[in-house]
Amino acid sequence: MLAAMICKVCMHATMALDLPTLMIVSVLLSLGIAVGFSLILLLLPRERVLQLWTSSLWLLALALAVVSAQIWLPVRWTVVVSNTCMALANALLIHGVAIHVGAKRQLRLLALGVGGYVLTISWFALVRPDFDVRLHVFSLASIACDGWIVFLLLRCPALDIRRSCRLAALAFAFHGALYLCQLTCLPVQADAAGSIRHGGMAVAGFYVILLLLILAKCFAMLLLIVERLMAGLRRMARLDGLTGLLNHHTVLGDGRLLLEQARRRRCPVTVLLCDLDHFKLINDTWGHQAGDRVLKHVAGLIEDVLAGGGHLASRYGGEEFLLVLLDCDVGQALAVAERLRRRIGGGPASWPGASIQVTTSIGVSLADTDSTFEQIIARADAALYCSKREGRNRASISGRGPA
Ligand SMILES: Nc1nc2c(ncn2[C@@H]2O[C@H](COP(=O)(O)OP(=O)(O)OP(=O)(O)O)[C@@H](O)[C@H]2O)c(=O)[nH]1
Repeated sequence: MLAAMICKVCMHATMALDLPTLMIVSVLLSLGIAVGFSLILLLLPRERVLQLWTSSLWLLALALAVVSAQIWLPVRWTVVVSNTCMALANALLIHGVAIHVGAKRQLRLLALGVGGYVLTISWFALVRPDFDVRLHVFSLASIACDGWIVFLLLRCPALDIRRSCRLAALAFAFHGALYLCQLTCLPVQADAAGSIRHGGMAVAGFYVILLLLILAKCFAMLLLIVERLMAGLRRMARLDGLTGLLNHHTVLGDGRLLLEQARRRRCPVTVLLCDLDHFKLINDTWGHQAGDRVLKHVAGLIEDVLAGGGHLASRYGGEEFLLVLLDCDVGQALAVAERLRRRIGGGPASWPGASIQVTTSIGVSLADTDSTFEQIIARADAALYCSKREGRNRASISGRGPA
C-alpha cells in the first residue's frame, strides 16, 4: 500500500514537472542558496574559502538563470554563456576545497579544464550544434569535478576537520554517481524544447534527486566551514597565542590526564619548570617586542628539544615554561633539562640590530605515586627557586638541590 502511494505521488510529480517549472525552481533555489552564503560571508568577510564558494554559487545561479532565459534569447549563445558560468563555478568550488584541505593549488590545471570545456561546448553549440553530445560532455565534466573534490576531501591530512570532509565527500560522490547513472542508464533526455514527461518518471526522478543532492552539497560545504572554524577556535583556546605552545589552562588538564595514564601503565613522569633569567632586563633594554621575540625563540628551542615522545610543552606564565616529560626518570629528565639549558644559553635570539642572549633556570620534579599534578609542579617550582638562588642558568632537582 505504501509502495502504491509513493508511486502515485511520483506519477503526480512527473505530470506536474515540466522543464520550465523545474528550471524556475532551480533558479529560485540557487538564488536562495547564493543569498544565504552571502549573508554568512557578511559575518565572516575574511573567510577565503567562503568567498570562493559564494562566488561559485552566484555563478551557478547566473548559469541557471541564463538557461531559463532561452525562451527569449538565442539558444546557442545562452548555451555558451551558461556553460562558461558553470565551468567557472566548478573551478572556484574546487579551488576553495583545495584551500580548505591545505592541498597544492592547481590553478593551471583548473584553467586548462575550464578552457577545454568551454571550447568543446561552444563547438557543439555554435559550429556543429548537437544537444546529445553537449549533454554527455556536461555529465562527464560534472563527474570529473565531483571526483576531483572527493579525492581532495578524502586526502585531507588535518584530523580535526576530517569528519566533515568525509561527510562532504559522500554528498559529492552521490552527485557524481547520479550523473554517471544519467550517462549510462537514461536513454531519453529532456531538452529545452521538450518536457521531462518525454523522458518519463526516470528522467523526472533524476532531476528531483539532482536538486536534492545540490542542496546536500551546499549543506556539506557549510559543514566544512563550520567544522574548520570550530577546530580553529578549539586550537586557539588550547594554545598560547604568542608562542604556539599549550597554554596554562590546557597543560594543567592534559598534564593530569597524562599523569593518570602513566600511573596506570607504571611509567615515570617528570615535570620541568623553566624560567628565563633577568627577563625584565631584556624588556627594559630592548623593548617589549624584543622580549616577545625572545619568548618565541625559546619556545622554538623547547619544541626542538622535546620533538616526539608524547611530552607536553607549555607557556605556564609570562616567561615561565612548564614541560611534562613522559616515560622519563629523574636522570633522563635532567639530561633533557641540561640540553635545553645549553641550547637556550648557546644561541641568542636575533633582533634587528642585535642578538639577544638569554639563559634559563630550571626546576625538575619526579612524579611520585600519590602526589597530585599541582603538588608535583609546586615541587618543581621550589627546585627552580633553588636554581635561581644558586646563581641562575642551572637545573636543580626537587629535594636534592642543584645538579
Ligand atoms: N615581552 C614580554 N614580557 C613579558 C610577557 N609576560 C611577562 N613579561 C615580563 O617578564 C618580566 C618578568 O620579570 P621578573 O618576574 O622580575 O623576572 P626576571 O626579570 O626574569 O628575574 P628572574 O626571574 O629573577 O631572573 C616582567 O617584566 C614582565 O613584564 C610577555 O608576554 N612578553
